[in-house]
Amino acid sequence: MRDVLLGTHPQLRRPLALTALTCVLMGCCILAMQAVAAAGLADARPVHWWSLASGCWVLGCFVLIRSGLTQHWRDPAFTLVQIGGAIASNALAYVIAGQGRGIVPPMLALVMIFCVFGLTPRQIKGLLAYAVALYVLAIAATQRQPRHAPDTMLTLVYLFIIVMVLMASTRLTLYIHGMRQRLQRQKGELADALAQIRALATRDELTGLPNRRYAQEALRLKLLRAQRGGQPVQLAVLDLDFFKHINDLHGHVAGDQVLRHFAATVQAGIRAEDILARWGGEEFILLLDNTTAPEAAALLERVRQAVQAMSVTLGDGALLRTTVSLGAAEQQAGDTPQTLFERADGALYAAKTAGRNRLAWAADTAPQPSKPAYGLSAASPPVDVAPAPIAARAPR
Ligand SMILES: Nc1nc2c(ncn2[C@@H]2O[C@H](COP(=O)(O)OP(=O)(O)OP(=O)(O)O)[C@@H](O)[C@H]2O)c(=O)[nH]1
Repeated sequence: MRDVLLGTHPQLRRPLALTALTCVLMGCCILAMQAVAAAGLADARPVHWWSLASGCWVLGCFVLIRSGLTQHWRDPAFTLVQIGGAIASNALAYVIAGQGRGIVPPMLALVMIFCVFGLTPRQIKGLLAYAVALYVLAIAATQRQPRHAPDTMLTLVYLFIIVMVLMASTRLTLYIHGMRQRLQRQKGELADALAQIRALATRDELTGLPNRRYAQEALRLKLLRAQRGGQPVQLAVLDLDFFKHINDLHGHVAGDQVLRHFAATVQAGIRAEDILARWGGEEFILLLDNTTAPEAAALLERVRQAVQAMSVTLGDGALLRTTVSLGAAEQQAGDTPQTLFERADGALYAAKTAGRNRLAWAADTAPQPSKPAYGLSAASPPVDVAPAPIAARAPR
């Protein structure tokens, strides 16, 4: 029943719930007015017409929203119009309620509760002025009635109560509106803080790359996916050569600059779905899925060459060059993140001991004929132990 009334469109749920509640409250007001007429306190004929018009108004609003026609309006519940109509209906009830007028102020209080939902402070204040004007007109109309005209004292009491109801409900509505705004702002700030914490927990501050924690989780998930039928994962460990010398010769700031430059260079040479992460210090990992070992070998070789070609201009104008050694392994059946990493790390050790600035594959996964322990890539340069990174003056 609830689903039939409120519909299934999430955007309409709130306006429909609000209008359904207005229908219930208007139903209560209609019953109260009918009771007043039945007790002979008011003329029955205008009360019946008023009941019919008020009932049609709220049901019409409900049907309009439920039909989805208002779905793309700025306020699908057209709250201002609904409340404006309810206030007009209430002021009319005051005119026709005869001796039963005393029920009108509580009915008005019920209507005003809805100002809380979705109205801006300006709209709320405008509604207050509109309501006061309507009640002044209603009170003036009652004075002209031949029957049921209240005496002046009673009229003043009604006016006082109505103004009090309007003022109190406006004050309360503005207060709740302010509270909702504050809550909304705090919710936004909390979401921002959470996003920042999440970024801090998974990003390396220096290079902006995913950090080790993120990489470990990504590796675990990618291995799981591959075990469920995907292509095996290729994992490479990248380690800058003689990085300690850069720090020793040029200082940590220069070292940091090289790390950032290196990260950007490698990132620029890989696909968006590949994951380059900082594992720690000057060591990085590169996770490639949906890639065969020969494809990975070609990509890693391009990365090696890009790093070799890269130069970093230091603050004093000096040009700094460096190289990288890479160890790679392809996922094997039964591999865990630990075993796959160990094999890639073993291959990296082989690349380092073979002279650095080269790519080596773990022997069991080497994409081309490999050596017994670790297969050095055919594309690797001749063994040539590079000394400290070359630092040269930038040409002026
Ligand atoms: N500037 C800077 N240096 C770092 C950072 N993290 C680690 N290091 C330095 O990286 C250096 C790593 O040195 P080693 O492990 O000896 O490696 P290496 O000098 O690159 O030698 P090989 O790997 O054998 O070629 C150390 O001097 C660390 O202090 C960092 O965030 N910034």
